[in-house]
Amino acid sequence: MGYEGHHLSVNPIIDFSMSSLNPGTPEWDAIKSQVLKAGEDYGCFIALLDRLGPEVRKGITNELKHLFDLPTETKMLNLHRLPLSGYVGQLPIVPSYESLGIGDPSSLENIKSFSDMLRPEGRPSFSENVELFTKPAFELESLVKRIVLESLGVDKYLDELKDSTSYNLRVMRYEKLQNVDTDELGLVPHYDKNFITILHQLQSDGLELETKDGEWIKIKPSPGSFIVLFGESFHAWTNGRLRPGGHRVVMSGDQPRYSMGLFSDLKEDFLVKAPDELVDEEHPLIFKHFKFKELVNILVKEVSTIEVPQRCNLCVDAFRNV
Ligand SMILES: O=C(O)CCC(=O)C(=O)O
Ligand SMILES: [Fe+2]
Repeated sequence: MGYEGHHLSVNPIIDFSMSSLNPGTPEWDAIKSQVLKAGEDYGCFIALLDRLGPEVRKGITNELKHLFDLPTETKMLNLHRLPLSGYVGQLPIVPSYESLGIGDPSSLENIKSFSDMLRPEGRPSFSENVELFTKPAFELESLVKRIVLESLGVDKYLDELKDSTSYNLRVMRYEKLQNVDTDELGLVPHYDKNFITILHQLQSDGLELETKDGEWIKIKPSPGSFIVLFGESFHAWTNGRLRPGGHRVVMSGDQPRYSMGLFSDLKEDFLVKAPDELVDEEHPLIFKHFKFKELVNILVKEVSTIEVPQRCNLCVDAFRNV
């Protein structure tokens, strides 16, 4: 099976590497309009940040190899209060995909206790390496959220959103099931259900972003690039101003693929609802309010009943204000 992906010249790449990115400066304003445009057109973009050198990426990859090589029964100890947020594996809809989740990774203690639970003998290099990703990812997530809210003129909700966020760090491994020469769908086309995901692909490529016209753009891994995806909850909260970023993973070659992502999800009691400022005659309310968990439950139903790899639906459609 072939999966056509193109390298378009209009790739949404935004340079965040300049040292003086301060609100009110011309650089800040330029980034603001690029982020909003990418959000409206793609629901995602690639952020260039000179933060992860080749040695760091090698170190992180080794840690992920060690982790995923643990027996499945051990990995299954990784539980989370929400479904699909702890260990995920052996799902017929994504048979080559496996992932683990670390709740609230802003605390180094949480990363350590995740690691110690799976490896009671201890593995200090795990949290040291993982933090090299989470630090810049947290900074970027907070910057992007601020930029989006400022651009839409609703930055007064920034603190409320910050307080309502629950972070989950996910690490992923994909192992091809078929032969070396065939491209294989590692993760079916989908939208993330949350607000913002900050992804990083380690050695192998495979991530593809969907354009408005339904074309796929292949994203090459690079030391300094983080992929920023807007999820269905953010799409609804912005009353449709931001698209949800469609994406998938296509694997080629015979090596396992490793990636990781910081997912900014929503706390249990938070009602996702567009602020009044974003609703008017020209922009009627698209979605009724819902809780993040309700979207996750719709997804769970879908992934546990579908027996073959196929596209996931836009779960937030269930809350359309018709
Ligand atoms: O592995 C990747 O690059 C993408 C992962 C992803 O899309 C997800 O976990 O939702
Ligand atoms: Fe995703």
